[in-house]
Amino acid sequence: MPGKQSEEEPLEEAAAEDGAEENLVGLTVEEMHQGQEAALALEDMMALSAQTLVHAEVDELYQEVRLLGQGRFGRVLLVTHRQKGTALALKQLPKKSTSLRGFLYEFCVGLSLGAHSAIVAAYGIGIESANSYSFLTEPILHGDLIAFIQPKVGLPLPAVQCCATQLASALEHIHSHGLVYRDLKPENVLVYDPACWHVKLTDFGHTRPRGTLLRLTGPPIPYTAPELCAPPPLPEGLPIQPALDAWALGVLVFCLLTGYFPWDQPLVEVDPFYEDFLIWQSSGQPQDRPQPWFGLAPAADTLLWGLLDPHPQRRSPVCAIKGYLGQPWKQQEGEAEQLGKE
Ligand SMILES: Nc1ncnc2c1ncn2[C@@H]1O[C@H](COP(=O)(O)OP(=O)(O)OP(=O)(O)O)[C@@H](O)[C@H]1O
Repeated sequence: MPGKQSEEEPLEEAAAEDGAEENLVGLTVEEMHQGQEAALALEDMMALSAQTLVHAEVDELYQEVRLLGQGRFGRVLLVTHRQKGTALALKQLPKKSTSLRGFLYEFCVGLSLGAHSAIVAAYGIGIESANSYSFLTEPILHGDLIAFIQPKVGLPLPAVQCCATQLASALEHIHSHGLVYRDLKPENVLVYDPACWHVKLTDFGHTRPRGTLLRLTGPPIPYTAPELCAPPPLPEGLPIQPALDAWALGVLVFCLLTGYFPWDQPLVEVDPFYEDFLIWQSSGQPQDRPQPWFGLAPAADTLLWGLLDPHPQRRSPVCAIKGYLGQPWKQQEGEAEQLGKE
């Protein structure tokens, strides 16, 4: 979705109010500067991109081939360049629901990330038409990951480990640019090949500089980290951290492994599945293992407990995935039943 600036507060206000040198509501001075530098770099890129927008109707330049996907805010078309014939994905955002600033923000975040094998490549072409804004990226023709996750089954283990590795690497890359992705879910993971060996992250409309103050504006979903569901530490909101993405990665890996969500919302006294998970995490007893977690191997338990730690400061970073590759993440046939009887 395109950037919505109105819900967000600049970080300097939080720093001034708090007055602390070392730790600004969970954010170190260094982390705060990293976020501020990312925000300034994006502002510069947006100002330059605004001057180089192509003013044309899309069909003057590109031939529409078919619809690739439809989001809440825009649609993505497979197009070919009218002169060269090159196939491209064109994301089109209607002006009635997207401001120029929101469009430039999403366009420039994609561009600022540069080349990464697990991030959809952005081409530096932005188009302003009478009723829409558009930008171009590489097309990925096997759709998004949601269609590949078999309900109650998930994905084959080698594919889960491939997807997890690539997504962790993409998120690490985004974090190294001082940004937090904030929208990890299967619909934003595009699949390059039918076996799901190669995936790419797309849709940077929710990506924000580290430390941006944010409040939850709608009901939480399974991927929403619990610190965002709690009352914010500052009136303007929570300073966002890469730990939000680590939580979402943990939930996504669980979905890929099992074909279930671990819970609907990470809210105690509202969601019994989340409550059961917390009980199991604090007791560590096999008899407390919640039903959706049957079938996972010890390596997956440890990995997911780390990524799904309710305390953001204790939560494992996304790169923790690397320490668990090549190990079994699911029990073999029969082992799962045994574990349930323990
Ligand atoms: N480069 C691409 N190649 C192929 N398909 C794509 C590409 N980019 C997006 N899509 C498809 O289009 C869908 C919508 O795209 P996108 O998520 O960018 O839109 P959105 O309006 O921002 O969505 P959301 O409702 O999640 O905010 C994706 O789920 C995907 O299926």
